[in-house]
Order: sequence, then structure tokens, then C-alpha cells
Amino acid sequence: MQQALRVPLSDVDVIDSAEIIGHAEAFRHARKPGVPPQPARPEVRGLPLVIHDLHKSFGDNEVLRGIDLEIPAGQFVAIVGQSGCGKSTLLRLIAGLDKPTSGTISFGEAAARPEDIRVMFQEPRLLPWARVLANVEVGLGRERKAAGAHERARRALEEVGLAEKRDQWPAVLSGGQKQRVALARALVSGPRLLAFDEPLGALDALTRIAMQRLLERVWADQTFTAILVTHDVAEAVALADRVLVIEDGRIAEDITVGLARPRERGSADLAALEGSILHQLLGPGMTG
Ligand SMILES: Nc1ncnc2c1ncn2[C@@H]1O[C@H](COP(=O)(O)OP(=O)(O)OP(=O)(O)O)[C@@H](O)[C@H]1O
Repeated sequence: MQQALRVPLSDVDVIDSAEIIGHAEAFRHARKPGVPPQPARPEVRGLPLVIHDLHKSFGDNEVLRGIDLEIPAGQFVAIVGQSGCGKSTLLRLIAGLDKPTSGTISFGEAAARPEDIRVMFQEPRLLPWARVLANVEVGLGRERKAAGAHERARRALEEVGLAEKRDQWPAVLSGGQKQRVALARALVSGPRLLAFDEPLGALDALTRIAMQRLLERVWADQTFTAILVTHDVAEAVALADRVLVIEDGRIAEDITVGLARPRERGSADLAALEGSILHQLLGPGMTG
């Protein structure tokens, strides 16, 4: 069996990054002595992603039945589909949190460090016994003991507008603030691919819109590749360059959202696109 890359952290559960389980081969390759130095990072820092004939089964339940997908560096992709269609399973495979039954996932020609891939979930998964700044430092993985870790964590908190909460305990934060800390923890290592699994699902409507704007801003600033699993088709069309609809374990629709940013929530263009995707998801006669 392939040896997983393991880091000596007691808090690995909350990092949920590719360094924990998967993509060990890609990282080994990235570090192999004799591999020529990579060219300076291009302007867009995101990792490109290439998925070929990806299958995933749990026992005899074949959830993913042949996913083929290319995502250019820095693209923002949303994944939607009926409950149980395999969205989170696909995201977990991309993030290296689980292994495919067959098929391949690669990151183009780019070398990937373990810190290049981060995941953010619906639950913030903060350590209750650590203050906010220390929670963000957890996202640095092995680098969290290095000089400059505090400063990097402080900058990430600033990025999400929570610099003044650095010495607070997670318990005193609101749900939206906790998710912003989780976002800072995901951003602090400078990831090149961020996988979001319904990260705003538990937030109230107004906080959710504020968080969507924050996600869009950090993505535009930092140019990572973003992959967002969401139940909210309006959120998908507001944020993504491209919306994938999963059905029967395959990509049933691959829709380019060619609308300028920032997109006006409630605009006729967004509503029309949302309506046509809902129509696909629910079938005729279900969208009113
Ligand atoms: N670790 C696991 N062991 C067994 N079955 C699993 C496991 N993870 C997922 N599944 C099954 O795979 C299928 C797809 O699950 P997944 O969570 O990917 O769906 P989803 O589209 O994200 O659903 P939802 O929108 O409800 O979150 C489901 O039938 C689920 O029960």
C-alpha cells in the first residue's frame, strides 16, 4: 500500500489537507532530488487539475462512475447535484483526503507541496482550547513552529477582517466569525488549491452573502484554484467561472458562467442561469 505522508501533529483532524492522506506520490515527486527547479510562479498561482476516468466505490455502491475533468490554474469551479450524488466524495478525492477506486488525479506540470491544498468544511472545526491566532497557525502545518508563523497568521486574520480577535477563544465568536477564522487557517499557508465543502451552509442569509463576497475577494487576490461544493445554485452562479452538475456519478453538465464580476445578486442574468440549472437538477415542472 502506498505510504501516506504523515505529519507529527496531534491536531491533524482539523487541518484536513492533502498532506494527511493522499497525493503522497505527487508530493514525493515534487521533492525528489534531481528534479530541476520549478520556474518562478506565474502570475496565477493556482494549481491546474486534470482528472481522468475517476471511479469511487464504497463496497458495491459505485458513487463516481468515470469523471473526466480539466480545470485550468486559478479557475473558480462550483459543483452542484442532488443530495448523495457524490459531490463531497469528488472533493475529498481532489483534496487527497480519500483515494480513488481507479482513475487519476494530477496537478498538471506543477509541483505541489502538501501546503498547496487546503479544505474548508461546513463546520469550522476550531480547536476550542487554542486562541484564534493559534488556531490559524495550525494551518501552517509543519511550518507552524518556524520563525514568522505568528506574523503569517496575523496577516491571514487581517485578510479575513478579524485581526482584532486574535487573542479571543473560539467559543466567544459568532458562527460567521468562526468560519472566517477557518478561512484564515485555510489561507495561511498560501495554498494553490482550495476545496470548499459547503462552507457557508450553516450561516444565516446575510452572513452568507458577506462570506461569499469575502471568498470571491480572497480568490481574486490570491489566484488559487477554487472548487466549491454547494447546495445553493444561486451561490454557485454568483461565485463560479464554471458550474459542474453531477448526476449518476458523472458530470452531466459543464456550464461556463460568462458574467462579469462582481456579479449583482438578484440580477436577471444570474436568476436566468440559476433557473436553468435548477431545471436540470429538478426536472421540468419542479422549478415553478
Ligand atoms: N466513507 C463512506 N463510506 C460509505 N459510503 C459513503 C462514504 N462516503 C460517502 N458515501 C456514500 O457515497 C454517496 C455520495 O456521498 P457524498 O457525501 O459524496 O454525496 P453528496 O453529493 O456530497 O451529498 P450531500 O449533498 O447530501 O452532502 C452516498 O450514498 C454516501 O452514503
